[in-house]
Amino acid sequence: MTQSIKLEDPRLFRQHAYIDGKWTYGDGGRDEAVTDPATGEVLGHIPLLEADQIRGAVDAAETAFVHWRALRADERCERLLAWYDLLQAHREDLATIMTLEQGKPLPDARGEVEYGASFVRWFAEEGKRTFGETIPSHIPNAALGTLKEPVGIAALITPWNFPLAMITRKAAAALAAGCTVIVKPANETPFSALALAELAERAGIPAGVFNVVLGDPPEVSRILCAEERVKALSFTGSTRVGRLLLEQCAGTVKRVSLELGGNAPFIVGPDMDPKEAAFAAVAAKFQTAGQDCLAANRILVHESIHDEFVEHFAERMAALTVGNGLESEVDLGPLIHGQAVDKAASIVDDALSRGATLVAGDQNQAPGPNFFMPVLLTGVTPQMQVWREENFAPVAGITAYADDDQVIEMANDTEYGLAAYVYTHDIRRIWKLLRALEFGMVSVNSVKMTGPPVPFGGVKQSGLGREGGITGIDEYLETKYYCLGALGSVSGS
Ligand SMILES: NC(=O)c1ccc[n+]([C@@H]2O[C@H](COP(=O)([O-])OP(=O)(O)OC[C@H]3O[C@@H](n4cnc5c(N)ncnc54)[C@H](O)[C@@H]3O)[C@@H](O)[C@H]2O)c1
Ligand SMILES: N[C@@H](CC=O)C(=O)O
Repeated sequence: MTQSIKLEDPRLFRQHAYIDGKWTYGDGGRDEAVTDPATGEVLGHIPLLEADQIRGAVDAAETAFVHWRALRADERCERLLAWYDLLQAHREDLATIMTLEQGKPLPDARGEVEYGASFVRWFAEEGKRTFGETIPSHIPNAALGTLKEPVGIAALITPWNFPLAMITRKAAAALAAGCTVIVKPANETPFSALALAELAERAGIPAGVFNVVLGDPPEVSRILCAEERVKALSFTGSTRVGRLLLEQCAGTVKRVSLELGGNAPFIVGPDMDPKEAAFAAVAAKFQTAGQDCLAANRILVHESIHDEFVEHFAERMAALTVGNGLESEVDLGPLIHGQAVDKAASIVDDALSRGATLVAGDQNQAPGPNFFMPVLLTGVTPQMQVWREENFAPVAGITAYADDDQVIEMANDTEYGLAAYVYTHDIRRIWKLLRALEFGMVSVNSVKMTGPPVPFGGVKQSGLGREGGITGIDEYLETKYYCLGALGSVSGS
């Protein structure tokens, strides 16, 4: 049965791809159902495009690039600000679409719309500051400098856990730089991307500048990666798929930006109030039901406060409500699909078989097949999957440590390097950990760390490049050096 979706503006719910300013069916007649993970009901269908249609999107982006790059930066800024205003005006509908397709609680979905829109405003302004340099010349009678130019068409491939913000953080930067984009959202959450396209059109972003393609993910990605005319690939998703796409881009030597998985340590120092730290750890672990690249995956607590910390953590965790994200008072929605539930269960089983203790988490209480009740494990060790893998589920694992050197070694014992949390008020310990932790982002005494002004990204196998901040736009810019020679006598050359 198809669930009826009630929106203030029903035109925001689109079930077609968006290419060259047109809503498009699949030429081969293939389509795919999109379901609400909370209820299993079908929300709608998306077309699976054929290879020629994906290439058609590249044609459209190529043609549109000529005019879009030629606009002045302030003209592109105005269109992006109009898009921002529309995202704000339709916040409630966008949040409803997101909760239906992704499952996150409505207040979190509203927060993501706000968060996603904030990147559009940020990059609208940053586009006006893509300054080149003047270079003191070593060549007689010459003037040297650099210009910043858009790289060209950018393919943006995004995940289902943040269906809107992961697109705007890329697209706004690319569009502000003067690039045109082809977005391939996750098939689980296409409707947020299509609503973004509808609003981009209303904002006066010309046909071909912002395209959304849908299809079989490996097929679509392979075409976009192999296309010589696509100059940049920006991918957010798992490290496994990121590696694959990096290889696929080698043939055309593309600019590649990767925002991949995380396995964040959450370190609690001996000086911390165990209750305060435990409450913060619960907030850092269970956002988006644990399906967050920043989720506190490995909670490392000084042995002197470990037991008290565990008690407070369990108490706070027990107060979390699991249910349909459309209902009020829900803290955790469903996982995205049945495989995610199976993976969570197998990670818990693996930990228990290797000696972890189950403190809380009874799956008999789950309100539906895609739901997973929060789990607390203690005695977690580096041999367990819950330590080694990004569990992407509401499964919290706690480990005790003895001193700073040991916790640094434990925290860095992962192929991932996205984000780390440190909770302590000891300034020497803070500085030592900050310098020693092999992560792209370290947040001290704060669960919240993201937002438009910050350079978001990881080291090691968590990615390449940074999004947001004053450098995020550089992922979509080339530096062109110029030498103006034979100028006659140039003062200062
Ligand atoms: N670092 C960050 O900023 C960040 C942000 C959000 C999510 N993530 C990561 O994303 C992952 C969860 O998202 P996911 O499950 O959607 O990731 P995923 O890698 O499975 O999918 C991401 C995108 O790639 C596509 N895809 C899937 N398989 C593919 C294949 N074989 N070939 C080509 N494309 C393919 C998907 O359709 C989707 O659009 C987690 O690892 C999470 O940490 C990272
Ligand atoms: N919370 C992250 C998304 C990771 O999954 C962000 O802010 O980008």
